[in-house]
Amino acid sequence: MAQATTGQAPGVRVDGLTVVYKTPAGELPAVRDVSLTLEPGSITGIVGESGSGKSTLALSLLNAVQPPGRISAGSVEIDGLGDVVGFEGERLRKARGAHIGYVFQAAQNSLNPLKTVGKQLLDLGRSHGVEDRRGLLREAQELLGRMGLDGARVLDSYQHELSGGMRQRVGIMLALVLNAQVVVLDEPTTALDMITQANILKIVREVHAERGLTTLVITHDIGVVAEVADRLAVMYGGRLVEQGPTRQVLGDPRHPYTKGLIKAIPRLVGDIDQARALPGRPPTLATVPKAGCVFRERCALRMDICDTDDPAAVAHGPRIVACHAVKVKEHA
Ligand SMILES: Nc1ncnc2c1ncn2[C@@H]1O[C@H](COP(=O)(O)OP(=O)(O)OP(=O)(O)O)[C@@H](O)[C@H]1O
Repeated sequence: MAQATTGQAPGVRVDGLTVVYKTPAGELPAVRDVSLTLEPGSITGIVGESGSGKSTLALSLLNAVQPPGRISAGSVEIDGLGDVVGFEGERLRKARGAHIGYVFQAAQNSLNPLKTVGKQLLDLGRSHGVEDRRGLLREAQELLGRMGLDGARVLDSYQHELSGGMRQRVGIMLALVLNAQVVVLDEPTTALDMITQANILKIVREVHAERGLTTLVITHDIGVVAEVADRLAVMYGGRLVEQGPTRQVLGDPRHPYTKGLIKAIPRLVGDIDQARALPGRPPTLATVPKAGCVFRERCALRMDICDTDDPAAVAHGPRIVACHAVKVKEHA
């Protein structure tokens, strides 16, 4: 597992974060009262089914939630920068890129099809007031080379001339080239074949360690976080239901949702016949319960209190679990 090589990386503290989207039924929370610490120099993974609020949480780290969404409560403190929730205009634009790099979903085309990668790099540099264009190109080439690509060729290429895995590496380069020390990767390997996926994860680990970054990886694929993350946070219906060191969470899951997610993966249990899909479907903004536990509809351990009271996130050593049933068991 990756370890930071420098003590320089900033930590990030998300506290009581709530993000709402305006819908015909009013403003509904996609992320509700989420608290999460990204330790300096660590890789944290956030895992959860589609619609659980992962991307919304990731965008909040850059204060980049777009209307009809907005951050309605909470803070995102980044060491050396402050609470980015209060940032706007030029200050916010500068923070993005220079402090926090964001790598878009591998499935998404975040590159401009009409400009070469090099031209886009120079645009990025210009928008951040970088005067040393040669230095910027050199740094980009070095990063691309580091990731096994011919830097000069890639900078001369258009998006359509690059494979999915190459584009994803270009995305990582663009997120890091301005020396961002906090990096958010949203589904970095979705839509890539298995070999390319493994390659990208190796690169993420190596670049993270070499540059002493603080990294957040968002994914619906537990296999991805098992590969790279030091800490793991499990998200469901806009809530973080379990957090802890990756090995502990995967080896001894406490929350019934985490247990269900792990059982549903053939790769991790080894025998494909033993994989059991979690019954039911995750909630949408409109169907997520307004009171009580968000997971109760699919939970085998459901009790009366789950219908009325939202379980608090309780720390059990390095683990944090939000479940009434786990609380009962711990205190039995
Ligand atoms: N612009 C928007 N307007 C209204 N609702 C939205 C908007 N963007 C996201 N949502 C809703 O917010 C919830 C969380 O979405 P989000 O994309 O953060 O989840 P996710 O876990 O990242 O899902 P995925 O893995 O599919 O990207 C979902 O119910 C989604 O439908």
